[in-house]
Amino acid sequence: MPVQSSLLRWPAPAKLNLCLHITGRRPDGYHNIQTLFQLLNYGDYLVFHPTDDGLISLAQPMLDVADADNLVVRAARALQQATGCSKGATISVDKRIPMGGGLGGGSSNAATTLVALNYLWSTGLSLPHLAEVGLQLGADVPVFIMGQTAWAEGVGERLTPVQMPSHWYLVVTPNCHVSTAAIFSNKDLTRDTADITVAAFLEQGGQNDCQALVATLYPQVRQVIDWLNQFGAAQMTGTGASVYCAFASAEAAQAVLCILPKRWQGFVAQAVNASPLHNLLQKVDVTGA
Ligand SMILES: C[C@](O)(CO)[C@H](O)COP(=O)(O)OP(=O)(O)OC[C@H]1O[C@@H](n2ccc(N)nc2=O)[C@H](O)[C@@H]1O
Ligand SMILES: Nc1ncnc2c1ncn2[C@@H]1O[C@H](COP(=O)(O)OP(=O)(O)OP(=O)(O)O)[C@@H](O)[C@H]1O
Repeated sequence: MPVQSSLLRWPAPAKLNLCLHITGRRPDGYHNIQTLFQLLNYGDYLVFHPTDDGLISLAQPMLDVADADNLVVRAARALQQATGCSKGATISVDKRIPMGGGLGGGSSNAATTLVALNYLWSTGLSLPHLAEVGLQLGADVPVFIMGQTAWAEGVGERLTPVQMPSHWYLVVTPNCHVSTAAIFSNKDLTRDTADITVAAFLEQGGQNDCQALVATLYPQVRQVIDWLNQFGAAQMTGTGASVYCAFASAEAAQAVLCILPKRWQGFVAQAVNASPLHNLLQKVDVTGA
């Protein structure tokens, strides 16, 4: 039996940057990057109650973010603007992704809002068109809209889907917040990494060009890297503060999570090639929920 769409929990998965190469600065202040966006089967969940009054509201405010600045609200308004739609929505967010952790939580929430409301409001935009709308909200939004683990170039919007192994990751977030804008504008950031091909990345791997700088500015990030390096090759995601390490099984990752120092938070997740959001979208498209 089809599930009523207002009861659906729409996933907003987290991502890891399996490398983050900064290859140059652009005239608009943004940076050209090369990164492997690895989607995870762990994330936030959003519930949408469509309305006819055109108002966009959150069922509960989010800690530290004014409603008008919330990427969920901004995404819903961007869709209204792009389509002229006069419908509204009340939106609940079950937040599980640490905020400001380099895990793309805000961007993923924005992407899920665009994809879900495009369906619930019947506004009919294609995924590439939604990705264009999403790019105005953040460089990480398009990959979540397209819904496939991908090699990314440009500011992160030029995407080439890549099939990656289903490793298990332990992701650890120290109790500090790293501003993406502050790291990208720091004079000591490495910005001249040479372009590589996706084939070269798949063969040799890559580094995170923000990691050395962030580890110097935030001793807690350095401590997490050193601690996780006991169990494998630890790497930071995005501009931090989260750090991850790959494991061959869920059990191996859980065993390390069990001994994680109490001052840090962590979760275990599996790498996925297709977004859980798109798995749901396929189901609702078939059942017409
Ligand atoms: C570093 C990554 O986390 C890698 O996944 C992302 O590229 C950041 O993506 P995001 O959080 O969606 O970033 P945005 O909200 O678009 O940008 C935040 C700030 O970071 C800087 N920024 C971001 C992305 C980029 N390619 N170059 C930049 O210089 C800009 O100063 C911008 O004002
Ligand atoms: N719905 C939202 N969820 C999380 N953060 C939000 C949201 N809306 C706005 N924000 C703001 O965006 C900032 C960055 O949040 P986010 O969790 O996306 O960081 P991030 O994981 O470091 O992102 P990225 O890896 O894309 O740089 C937060 O500190 C918060 O102020």
